[in-house]
This record gives sequence, structure tokens and C-alpha cells, in this order.
Amino acid sequence: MQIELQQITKRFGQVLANDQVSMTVQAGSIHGLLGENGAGKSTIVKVLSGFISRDSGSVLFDGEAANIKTPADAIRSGVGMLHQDPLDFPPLSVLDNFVVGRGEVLAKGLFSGLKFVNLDRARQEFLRLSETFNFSLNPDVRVADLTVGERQQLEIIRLLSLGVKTLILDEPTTGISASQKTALFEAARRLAAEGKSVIFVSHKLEDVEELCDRVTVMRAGQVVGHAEIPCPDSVLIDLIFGKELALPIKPRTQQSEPMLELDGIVVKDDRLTLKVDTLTAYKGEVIGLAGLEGSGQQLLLLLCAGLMRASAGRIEIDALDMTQKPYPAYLKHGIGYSPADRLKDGLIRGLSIHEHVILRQPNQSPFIDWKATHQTALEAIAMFNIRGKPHSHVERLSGGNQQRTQLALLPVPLNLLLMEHPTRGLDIESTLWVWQQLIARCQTGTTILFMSSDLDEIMQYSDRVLVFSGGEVSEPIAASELTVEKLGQMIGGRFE
Ligand SMILES: Nc1ncnc2c1ncn2[C@@H]1O[C@H](COP(=O)(O)OP(=O)(O)OP(=O)(O)O)[C@@H](O)[C@H]1O
Repeated sequence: MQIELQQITKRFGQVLANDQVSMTVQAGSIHGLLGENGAGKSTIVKVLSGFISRDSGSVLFDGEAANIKTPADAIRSGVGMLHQDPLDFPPLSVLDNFVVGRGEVLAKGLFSGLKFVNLDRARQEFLRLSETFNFSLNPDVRVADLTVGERQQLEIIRLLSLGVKTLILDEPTTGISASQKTALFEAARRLAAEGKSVIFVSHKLEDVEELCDRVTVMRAGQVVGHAEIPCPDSVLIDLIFGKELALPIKPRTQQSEPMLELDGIVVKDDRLTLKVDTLTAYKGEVIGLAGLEGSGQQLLLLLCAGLMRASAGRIEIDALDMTQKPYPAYLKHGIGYSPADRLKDGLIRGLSIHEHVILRQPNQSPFIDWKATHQTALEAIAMFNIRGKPHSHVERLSGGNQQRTQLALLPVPLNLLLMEHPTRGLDIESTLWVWQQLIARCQTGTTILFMSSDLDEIMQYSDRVLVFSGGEVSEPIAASELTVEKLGQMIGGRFE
């Protein structure tokens, strides 16, 4: 099915998110959609998939005007979207999620609106599709127990079973393993070979170059260009940002004064027991935590942030014994935490940037100084280059601007900064900018521990790396002694 978007305009209040956007996606192609944070990519694909309505413009499927008002309309017309955070029902089983949105009308009369699902037939179809795409999914486990990559696989086959001919993937490679990414790319290529089309929204140029046939680039709500792949990185970067970008350089840290010392640590959650015999992180050092999601990296970060207690062992930060101390003691001792799920754990939906700034102020007075805090919010917005106003609600900011807001709220100075996926969902320029800020903090003595599923990021910015595999942790390894291939093997459990 050929898709044509013609002069789509969408405004949110004063923000012109899509300004006369036109693009054509050919049947049988994989079409990349690139652009910096806030460029308008999610808005245009949400218009196409019926999640938001356009103000003006038209959508044509195979030359015919399409009237899409809801996601169900879009799916009926053959367009389905895989969201960055899959829109599934975690307490239900995989099979129950698979049958959502389908069924046959069997009854007439009083019950004529009801649809019935033949679960045996659905199971057969589920297993067939799962096998076709090499997705190893168990229909009987709860979705809450799946990894992000498996939830994506489930959503893909659910959409395909509903007859989708154009699949929109919104940043699908963040937070999934290398093998899941291979299976995802193979599935996309298979769909294109069958004459279906894939729209691939991403910030990762290497993924776009590996997968796409052509790309459309957006900036500030408008389409600024199209390119056939292969295309040099420099051309794409120039289209995306309108300028060249320079990599921030991190000087290697001298291992002198310890900042964090762990000894005989055992920390558990309901899935995993993590043991760390000894670990010393030095002032100004960056330690990258590599591993599949759920291998213990987050447990270590939560422990060091005082958000989880160890069942054994000792933790010392900047020469102070913090073992079993409560969370406020960690805050007071200059420990900062930046969670991956910005809207669930980092920021508060429904509150503005200004209100977040107020919450961060030390409350020496029972009264709020609205004028002074408004000024502080303005300064944070200017300093962190946030595209938003003090009164902007955080859930309305683009992903990149939410991350900038979260960083702007971290106290200065900090002894220890613990970060989950510091640049997940950020465009290249924002990623470089975030690391510039983090490197500047290290130069004033802050120690950073960060987890990331992006092995290049781990290699590029870490002084040393810890590899996690099923609760086991490697010795710290100098990043200079690692390659991405070696790191990949270690993540697979080959520590020797
Ligand atoms: N529901 C909304 N209400 C108000 N403004 C919104 C809403 N959704 C998006 N915007 C604004 O529209 C602009 C485009 O946002 P959009 O999410 O489409 O960008 P994006 O290119 O997908 O960014 P990112 O890569 O960061 O996800 C941004 O300025 C954003 O703040």
C-alpha cells in the first residue's frame, strides 16, 4: 500500500508540531523518519495511525483519501503503530494481549454488538506468526514478565494478525538486546519483501543506514529533505541539525581518591540476587554498566542511591559509611539519581517545569516565592536549552526535553551521580550535549555510574566497565581494553 501524507498541519496550542508535512511511503519499502528531539516525528506518525487528529492536510492510501479518526480506523485501513513504550496490558497473558481488538460477531439480536474470540484458533495463529518471524514467545506467560523486546515482538505479530500492511516502528531499538534487534530487522525486511511497508522512526543513524531504503528528515515541524540510503552520515547530520557536530572528549580519570566503595554486597529483588565482592569507584570516574536489561545493573544503581537496602555488605561513599542509612541521608550526602522512565520515576505528570523547580528548592520557608522560583525555572530552561516554558507541563515536552528537564533538576554539586540510560530517546545533538554536561560534572569530582543498552555509548564515555550477566558481575575492565564485540560476548555470559 502506498501512503501519501499531503500538507499535514498540527498545532498544540502555540506549538506548530507539524507544518505542512508531505511525504510518500512506497509499498515494499522501509522508510526512515529522522529529526532532532521535538522535530515533529511522533506527531506525524500519530496522525497517520489515528492517535491524534490533524488540523489540516490529507492522507491517501493507494491514491484514495483516507478518513482516519481513531487507531481502530487506521488498523482497519492497514496501518498499525508500535509505540516506544508498547501499549499492552501487562497483567494479562501474552495470548490474551494477542486477541485484544479482534473477534468475530457471532450473535444477532440483543447481543449483536458482542464479539467472540476462538482462543484455540488464536493460539494456532499466534504460534504460526511467532515461528515465521523467529520470535520465541510463550503465549501463556504474563506480559509483565516479558522484556521490552519481547513486548515489541508480541505487538508486531498482533498488528500483523489484524491485517496491518504498513507498520510504524517508533524508536524500536532502544532497550532491546542485540539478538532481538537482529530478529526485528529481519522481520522488517521480510515484511518489505512481501510488499508491506515499514516506517522506522529513529535517532540512530547506524540503524537507519542498516535497515532503510530511504529517509525523510524533519526539523522544527517541517520536512527539510529526503535521502536515498546509503548516504554519508555527514549529509544526514547536516539535514537533521543544519550544522556539524563535535564529539565531547572525556579525559581519562586518574584513579586517586575513592568515592564509592562496596564490600561483600548482596542485594535482591523478587527476580534476582546480585553479589558484588568489592568495587571501588574513584572521584571523577565514569563507570559504565553493560548487560541485558534486568541483569542487575539497576539493582546496583538503586543500592548506591539509597533507594534499596543490601541484605549483606558495606557501602561507603566519600569516606562515610552509608550502609543501611535511609534515602534522605543519601540525598544529603550529594547522591543524585536519574531514572530511565522519565514520566514514571523522574518527573511528575500534570506539573509544570516551574512546579518541579519549586519541589526541588530546599524548603526553608512554608511559603512559596513564586516570582523567584519562576526566575529559577527560566534560568534552568535557558541553561539546559529546554524547548518549553516555565508553565509547560512536563508530559507535553518531547522526550529529549523531558530528559533535559530531569538533568536540570539534579543538584549541583554531587558526589555520586547514578544514571539509567542517560541518553535513551535523545537525538545525536542532545546526546552530545548531555555528555558534555556530565563530563563537566566529572571534572569537578563527581563520580558517575550509568547503565546503557547502547554499547557504543558505554565504550565511548566510560573509564571502566562492569559487565552484568544474570546477577554475576565482572571485574571492572578499562574501556580502552574492550571492543564492542568483546563486550557483546561478555554480556552473553562469557566472562573469561
Ligand atoms: N500533546 C501535546 N501537547 C502539547 N505539545 C505537544 C504535544 N505533543 C507534542 N507536542 C509538542 O510538539 C512538538 C513536536 O513533538 P514530537 O513529539 O512530535 O517530536 P519528536 O520529533 O517525536 O521528538 P522526540 O524525538 O523527542 O520524541 C514538540 O515541541 C512537543 O513539545
